[in-house]
Amino acid sequence: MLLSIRELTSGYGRVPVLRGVDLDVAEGEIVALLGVNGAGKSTTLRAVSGVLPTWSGSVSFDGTTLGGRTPEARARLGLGHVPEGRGILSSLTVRQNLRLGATARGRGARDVAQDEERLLDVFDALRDKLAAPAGSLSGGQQQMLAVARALIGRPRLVMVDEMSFGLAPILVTQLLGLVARLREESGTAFLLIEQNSAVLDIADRAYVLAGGAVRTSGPAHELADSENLVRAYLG
Ligand SMILES: Nc1ncnc2c1ncn2[C@@H]1O[C@H](COP(=O)(O)OP(=O)(O)OP(=O)(O)O)[C@@H](O)[C@H]1O
Repeated sequence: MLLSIRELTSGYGRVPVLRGVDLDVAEGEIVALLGVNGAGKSTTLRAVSGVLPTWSGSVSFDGTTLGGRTPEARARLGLGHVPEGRGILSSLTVRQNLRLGATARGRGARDVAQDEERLLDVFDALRDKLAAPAGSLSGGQQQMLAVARALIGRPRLVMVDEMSFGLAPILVTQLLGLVARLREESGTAFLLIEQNSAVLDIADRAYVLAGGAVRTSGPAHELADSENLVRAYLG
């Protein structure tokens, strides 16, 4: 298993949020993590990326236990994270933003140029905008930039926090298509946090989180067919 989360508890200060989360992502798999506002989805990603500490339980990545490692060390192991709000620096250019992803992973200039070319083939809306300030991009383009940046350095797993947030349905469909294509072409695994059930169209499996624990999980198409579930746990 690429990512294994077992009985994970974590929270903010002394306030517990995660109350024993169990979740797996296999090599090359697209996994959706669903749940309403406040369910603990972002907190799960923060605990996996190392922004929040593991209180108890374990997180392992490709057999390596992550507890106690810094976010930078986790990124070097091949774990990418697109945080809530995208983390785009609006006064820097699109290219500078892309290259920030490389610095985090200690990639050489030549590898970075290759990665960049490969990603611009997929996110071709960004190609003409490389010299433009990232703040001038549309919401959909900024989201593409955030995802592309996390993919520089060829991480094995990228976790994306609410990729569809604030985007028109047609853009959501387009972005999900690009993620599916990236997985196809490069074998990158994705853990996608969503409140939007459209993610089930491209996910292999899905988990539903509520109150800081997994309530149900299964093949994405089975969850998509369960109308009650979608109504109860999604916006
Ligand atoms: N920085 C923080 N400090 C303190 N409490 C927080 C912080 N961030 C989130 N929480 C609390 O943790 C709980 C879970 O929040 P989390 O952001 O993980 O939920 P979520 O499922 O990602 O939903 P959302 O879509 O609102 O981000 C909520 O009760 C929230 O108030």
